[in-house]
Amino acid sequence: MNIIRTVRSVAFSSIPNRTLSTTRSLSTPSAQYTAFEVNDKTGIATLTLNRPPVNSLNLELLTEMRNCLKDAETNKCKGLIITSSSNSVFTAGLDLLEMYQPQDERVKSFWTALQSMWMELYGSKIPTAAAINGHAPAGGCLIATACEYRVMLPNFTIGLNETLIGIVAPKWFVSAFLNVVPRRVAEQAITQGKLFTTAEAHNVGLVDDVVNTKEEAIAKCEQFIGSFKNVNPYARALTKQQFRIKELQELEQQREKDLQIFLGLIMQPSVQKAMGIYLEGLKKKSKKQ
Ligand SMILES: CCCCC/C=C\C/C=C\C/C=C/C(=O)SCCNC(=O)CCNC(=O)[C@H](O)C(C)(C)COP(=O)(O)OP(=O)(O)OC[C@H]1O[C@@H](n2cnc3c(N)ncnc32)[C@H](O)[C@@H]1OP(=O)(O)O
Repeated sequence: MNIIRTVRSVAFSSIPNRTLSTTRSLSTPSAQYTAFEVNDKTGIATLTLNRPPVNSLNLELLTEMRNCLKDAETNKCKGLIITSSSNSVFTAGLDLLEMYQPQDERVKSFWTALQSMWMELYGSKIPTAAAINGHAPAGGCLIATACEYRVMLPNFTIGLNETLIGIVAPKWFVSAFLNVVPRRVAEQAITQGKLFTTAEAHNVGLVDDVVNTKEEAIAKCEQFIGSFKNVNPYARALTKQQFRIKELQELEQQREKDLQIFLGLIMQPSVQKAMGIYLEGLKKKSKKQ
């Protein structure tokens, strides 16, 4: 892959207890919806989702996320932090327009890219952390739970709300959720399509910490990644793999079947109708604001 390296100075003087540092921006020429930077001092990479207005995950954004993750691993970064350029939305989850009245080849590529992105993030060798600085419904929650650590800003929402749209959270969405939330809480919440407030999410373990600003959230993620500084990275990666291999193998072996189930479900006229009504509701709400 053709990686452009630019060196960009970032003054951290406004942030207390931090020495001046630099970040390298590594970005592919085609990067449109993401910013990817590596802090030269800490070796930690930050992937910022930047697809206004709500960072909905379309094929291109998913592909860029995969490229960033690959860059972070190839460049032997100490860890990866995922955050958003928006002040109110981490990501609104999957781009509903990819699934509503879709084109056959595009929707297949879209779902396949989502599967790959999730497997690569969930199984990443390097420590991963989500600085959730906005709402994180459905696919947003999927990204957060694929990471090893989550910190969230107050008064936002997170959860798997698929049933409210008339769709179903696939098993692999649920499996990562179950890593952090007790089974009983998860079953009730996911069947109800419940979105947890930040405080509720913290209470059930869906997020590890709550802080007031994005800067504090990034610092918490850095602290989490830094906690592995005396741990052998190879031993760490293999240990992480032991915890996550079952879900990864399950999806890898069932990829084609998972795709066919997804297509079968979203192409049902009743599901298309429900999605259309949901989208219409979002648009009406957006116009009122
Ligand atoms: C066993 C069998 C298993 C088979 C599995 C099969 C199928 C499962 C398939 C998929 C799983 C699905 C996962 C998903 O992620 S679906 C997406 C779920 N996301 C949501 O429900 C969030 C919807 N959005 C919101 O609630 C709000 O937008 C927000 C995130 C809270 C932000 O609110 P805000 O007020 O800031 O923004 P607006 O609501 O005004 O939105 C602005 C603008 O964006 C459009 N938009 C919002 N979300 C999406 C989205 N997810 N996709 C596409 N577009 C979105 C919204 O319509 C507005 O558009 P406009 O043109 O009016 O400006």
